Amino acid sequence: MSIQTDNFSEQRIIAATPASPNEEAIERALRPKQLDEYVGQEKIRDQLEIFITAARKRNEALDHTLLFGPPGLGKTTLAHIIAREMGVNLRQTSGPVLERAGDLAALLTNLEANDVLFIDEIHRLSPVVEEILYPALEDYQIDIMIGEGPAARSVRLDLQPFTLVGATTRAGMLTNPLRDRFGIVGRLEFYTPKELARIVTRSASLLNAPISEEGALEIAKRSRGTPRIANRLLRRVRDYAEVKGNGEINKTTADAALVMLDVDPVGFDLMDRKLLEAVLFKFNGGPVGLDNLAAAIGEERDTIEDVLEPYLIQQGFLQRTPRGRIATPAAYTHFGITAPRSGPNGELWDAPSA
Ligand SMILES: Nc1ncnc2c1ncn2[C@@H]1O[C@H](COP(=O)(O)OP(=O)(O)OP(=O)(O)O)[C@@H](O)[C@H]1O
Ligand SMILES: [Mg+2]
Repeated sequence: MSIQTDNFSEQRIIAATPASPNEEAIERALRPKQLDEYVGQEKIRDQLEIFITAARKRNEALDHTLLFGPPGLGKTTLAHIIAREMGVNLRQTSGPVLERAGDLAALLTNLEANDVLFIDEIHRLSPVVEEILYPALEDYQIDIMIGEGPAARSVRLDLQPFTLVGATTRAGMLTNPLRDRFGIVGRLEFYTPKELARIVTRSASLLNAPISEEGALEIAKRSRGTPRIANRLLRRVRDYAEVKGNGEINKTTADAALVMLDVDPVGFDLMDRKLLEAVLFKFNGGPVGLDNLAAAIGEERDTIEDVLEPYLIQQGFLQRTPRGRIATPAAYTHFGITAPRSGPNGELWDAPSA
């Protein structure tokens, strides 16, 4: 069995994207269905609780909602919860799938009052489709072309009031007019180990896997702040505990399984280490531009920006500067080497935090 291969997006044990259709099915089963089961993300959860209650009272559609943040933090989950709490249907599509204006028009005209239309990867909508969306969002109307050539004419159709829930890993790539049309904007944050431990414990009970508190925390600490990774590691650790132990997941089995999977104590896997090592050793701590870094580690720019970097930056191992990426003293410490006393731009570093 090969766990780590070069095809990192498919095989990486702590990849933040679902590895296979099979994994997607498991995810669906583990997905919390109500707001009060949704762990963490207090800020957006509190907002939604109020706005959903108010909208329901007035029997109106919830304001259009944009959810953004790194993969695997719970955007799709939250979109489903919104529809459920509103007591309406959810129709789901994604930016790249909506190729023609007619695709979107068909979806919109089929919505019932107050339904949720969930568009994943909304930053990848084509401009023609986006044009149709504006009046739909604003006035619940769309203009569609009927006929062809000189006989073609534009017809205005009324829609039922609805809520667009857009999800993206890249809020920066949304056009301004689109972003301005969302009344509720929620940024999802990485989860704390404590929050992830709650998620792991809940998932373990759904999977009928006995787990101790320390076992859950050990998995949580090494999941890059990401519920999807936590649930995946849980399943691997469960396998390990069943084969090598008596099935119970505790700190010892969790630790041994994670060592076998090459996930280190802070949750970095081979790809994280490869990236940090490249910055430290190939580029002397940086600054290094995204393209050079991508070439050095053989990864796509997008993968580095969306999947690898956000956690390394949030944890203070990497910094994004106008001149490129630089490694922080914590990164040097992680690899057991002494950090230079000043940063790459001659600035004095604060005392290493890790
Ligand atoms: N707040 C949460 N509480 C409990 N479980 C969660 C939470 N958020 C996410 N999960 C779990 O993590 C898994 C991944 O979440 P989800 O698919 O919603 O992520 P996403 O942000 O949509 O990712 P992507 O950007 O790849 O589409 C879900 O199957 C769910 O079980
Ligand atoms: Mg999703």
